[in-house]
Amino acid sequence: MPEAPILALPLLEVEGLGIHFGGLHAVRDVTASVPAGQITAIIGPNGAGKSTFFNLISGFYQPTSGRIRFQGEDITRLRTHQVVARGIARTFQTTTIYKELSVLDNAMIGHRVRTRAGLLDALLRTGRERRDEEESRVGAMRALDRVGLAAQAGRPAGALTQEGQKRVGIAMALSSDPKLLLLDEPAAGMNPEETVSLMGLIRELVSGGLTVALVEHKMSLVMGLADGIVVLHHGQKIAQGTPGAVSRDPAVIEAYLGGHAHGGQMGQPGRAAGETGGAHA
Ligand SMILES: Nc1ncnc2c1ncn2[C@@H]1O[C@H](COP(=O)(O)OP(=O)(O)OP(=O)(O)O)[C@@H](O)[C@H]1O
Repeated sequence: MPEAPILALPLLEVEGLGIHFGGLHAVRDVTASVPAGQITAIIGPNGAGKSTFFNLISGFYQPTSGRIRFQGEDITRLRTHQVVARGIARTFQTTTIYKELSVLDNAMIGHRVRTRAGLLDALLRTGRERRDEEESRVGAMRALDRVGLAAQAGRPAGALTQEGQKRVGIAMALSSDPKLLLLDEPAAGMNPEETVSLMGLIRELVSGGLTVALVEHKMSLVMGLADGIVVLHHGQKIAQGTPGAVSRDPAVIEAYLGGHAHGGQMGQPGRAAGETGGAHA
């Protein structure tokens, strides 16, 4: 049966995007899009270029070729804080929360990236700095509310469960009120129950109007959550489509089975999707 076409307009578009480190093309000539109001998963075997792709979109790396457009605007050469100000925020693969600080302080740090006061303002406690601090507090509380942590705002972040700490990381990104949230391996280190709960949170955020792109190895999460999937392999895009279409794509199956025939976290996309047809035989 043909797959339903993806009709949503692209929020983010990349065209011919690439970066090389010396002779290694970590991302090569990738043209792909992230539709507004949807969940797009970026998958691929280890070293496929997924994190590098996120680093390019979020301005951590400058591409050596290609273009990035966000809401129709060319953001290819913008620096990280300018990208955040346009409405793209990200979380990181490894937890980067400050465990000894309160949950609220962590979320406020996320917000400060967007506020205007510089270091000098902060040191001199100027009026602008005080206004910014208040603004950060309000933005941070709103973000904590969105991830269900408002009641825990005063607790040290390190006292929260693993999943709670993941939510703090997401609140840090949300506090800048992004339109596009990039989640780098959100389910890493989480048990199946926590993973299901996190999937519920991501769905809620998207029903509230957010667009999400995520890099994830756990196929149960990807197949159960994503509206669309982009598959990278050796830095190149080898497929983009619905979970069903991608899991049946011979190039995708080959990419996974080629280097991962003996299992591992990624496994076989089709099987993880619960498909029973003989497409992978
Ligand atoms: N700053 C860098 N300098 C040199 N090489 C890099 C740099 N960043 C990434 N690479 C290389 O680019 C390739 C892609 O790495 P990347 O981390 O993007 O892959 P990935 O798909 O996210 O992998 P994983 O699933 O293992 O996290 C790898 O070969 C990696 O070693």
